[in-house]
Amino acid sequence: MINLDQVSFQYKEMRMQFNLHVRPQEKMAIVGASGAGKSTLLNLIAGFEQPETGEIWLNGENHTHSEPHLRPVSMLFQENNLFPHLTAYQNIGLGIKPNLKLNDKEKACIQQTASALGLTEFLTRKPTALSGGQKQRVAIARCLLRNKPILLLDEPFSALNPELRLEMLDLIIQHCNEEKLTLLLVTHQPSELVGKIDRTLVVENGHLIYEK
Ligand SMILES: Nc1ncnc2c1ncn2[C@@H]1O[C@H](COP(=O)(O)OP(=O)(O)OP(=O)(O)O)[C@@H](O)[C@H]1O
Repeated sequence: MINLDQVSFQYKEMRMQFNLHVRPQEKMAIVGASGAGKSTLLNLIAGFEQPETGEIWLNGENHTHSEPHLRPVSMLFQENNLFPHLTAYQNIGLGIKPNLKLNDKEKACIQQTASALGLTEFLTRKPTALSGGQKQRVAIARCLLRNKPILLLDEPFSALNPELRLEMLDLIIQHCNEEKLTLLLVTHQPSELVGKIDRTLVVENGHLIYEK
């Protein structure tokens, strides 16, 4: 499902090289020290960074040079996930249709996902009137509704309290199972994922080490 073959990338003196093979529907945690290259790895897969050499294959197609919106990928960034001039409802709706011309079924889908994420009462608010955790859940909702086969989540729970983190994690895992998605999730708290994911990848100084 995800194949990175000798993908290299350089930020100043830091040289990164990634070889990665992820099977369809696999759920993987990505861990590593700050600055190790975790976000860069996700950005390369999503197309927000371009590799210097190597190939990126997603869902059986060569996406090494394709635009982010053409890739079978939905990505949650560490920050700046929401459009400030749009309400929570509209921000979520963008996951379904960028022009927000939503039909009744799609509107019901937004309500249902918002309810599962505890966001129903916040849907009319703009991001400035939401807490960090609420904003993060709006961004998660939009990602889930995009319904792309590969889900990339960069520290999706950093603004949430421990109880909510576990609730959101279970919801995401359930969603991935139901929709048969492949998941890469960057976390600084891998202990939370024990028993819920298939494998853990360690990123160390721009390279991948498979933990198990
Ligand atoms: N736009 C950029 N310009 C220059 N250097 C960058 C840029 N983005 C990242 N880097 C550098 O690349 C390296 C890897 O960064 P990256 O964000 O991938 O790390 P990370 O493992 O996700 O870290 P964290 O856990 O702190 O989010 C770091 O040394 C960082 O300083």
